[in-house]
Amino acid sequence: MKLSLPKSYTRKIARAIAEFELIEEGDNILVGFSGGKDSSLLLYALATLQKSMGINFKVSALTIDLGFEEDAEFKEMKDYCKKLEIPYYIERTKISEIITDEATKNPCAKCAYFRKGAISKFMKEGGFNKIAYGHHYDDAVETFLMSILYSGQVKTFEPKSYLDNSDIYVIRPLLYLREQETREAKKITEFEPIPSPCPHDGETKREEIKQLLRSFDDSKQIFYNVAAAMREGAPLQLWPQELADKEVLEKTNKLWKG
Ligand SMILES: Nc1ncnc2c1ncn2[C@@H]1O[C@H](COP(=O)(O)OP(=O)(O)OP(=O)(O)O)[C@@H](O)[C@H]1O
Repeated sequence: MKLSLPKSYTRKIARAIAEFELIEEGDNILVGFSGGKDSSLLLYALATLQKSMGINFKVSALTIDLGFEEDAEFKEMKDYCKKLEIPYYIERTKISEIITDEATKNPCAKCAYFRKGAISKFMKEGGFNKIAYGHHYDDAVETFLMSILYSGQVKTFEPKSYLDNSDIYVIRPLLYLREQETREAKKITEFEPIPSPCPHDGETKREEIKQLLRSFDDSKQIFYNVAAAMREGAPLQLWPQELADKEVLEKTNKLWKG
C-alpha cells in the first residue's frame, strides 16, 4: 500500500513528536489499536513517518480484546495492519465481564485500569518501551475541563509520561489534531472504523463537555483559550490552600474576644 499523509496532518503530528520528544532512535513502539478512528489514523501516521523520518524505530499494534464476543477475529484490523506492514497482536481478556456486571461501580475507570494492566504486561514480555495512544486535542481539552468540573483538580493527561512501576513511556502523537480531522481521516487511511462493542460507549460525561464547548458562539476561540490554560507557565492566580477548621478557629479567636 502506498502511504501518504496530507501535509496539514504531517505538520501537526511532526510538531507534537518534535516538541514533546515523543520518538527517539531505537524505540520499540506499540500502538494501542482499538479499531476506532483515532488509533487507526495513529497507526497509519506512524507507519508513514517511519519511512520518512531520519531515525529508526519499530512500530507494532496491539488490540486488547475485551471479550465481548467469544473468539472475535478482528479480521478488518488484521488486514489493515498487514497493508501497513505492521506486526499485529491480540491479547484476549475477560474485562467485559467486569464492565457488564451491574454491581460494578465506575465501569469505564475499571475497564481503563485493567486494559492498561494487560498492555503493560504485554509490553514487558515483548520488549516494547513506548505505548502510543490515539488521544487528540479535543480529548485533552475535554479531560482538562472534566477534571476541574467533576473532581476539582486542574490537570489533564500529558503528551509524554513515564510510568515508574512498569518502566514504559506513554506517548500521544495525535495531540495537535482536532477530532474533526481524525473523523475525516478514513478518506486517507481507507479504514472504516469499527464501532465500539461497549454498552457504555457514548454515555459518558465527556459527551456533556463536548456539547458545552460547542454551545459557545465563539467555540473555536474558547477551545484554544482552554488549551492555553492547560500549559505549564500559564498565568496562575489562585486562592490560598484551604485551611483546616482548627486553624481557622485559631485565627478567628485571635481577632474576636470571648
Ligand atoms: N481495546 C483496546 N486495545 C488497545 N488499545 C486501546 C483499546 N481501547 C482503547 N485503546 C487505546 O486508547 C486510546 C484512547 O481510548 P478511548 O477509549 O478513549 O478511545 P477513542 O477516543 O474512542 O479512540 P479510538 O478512536 O482510537 O478508539 C485509543 O486511541 C487507543 O490508542
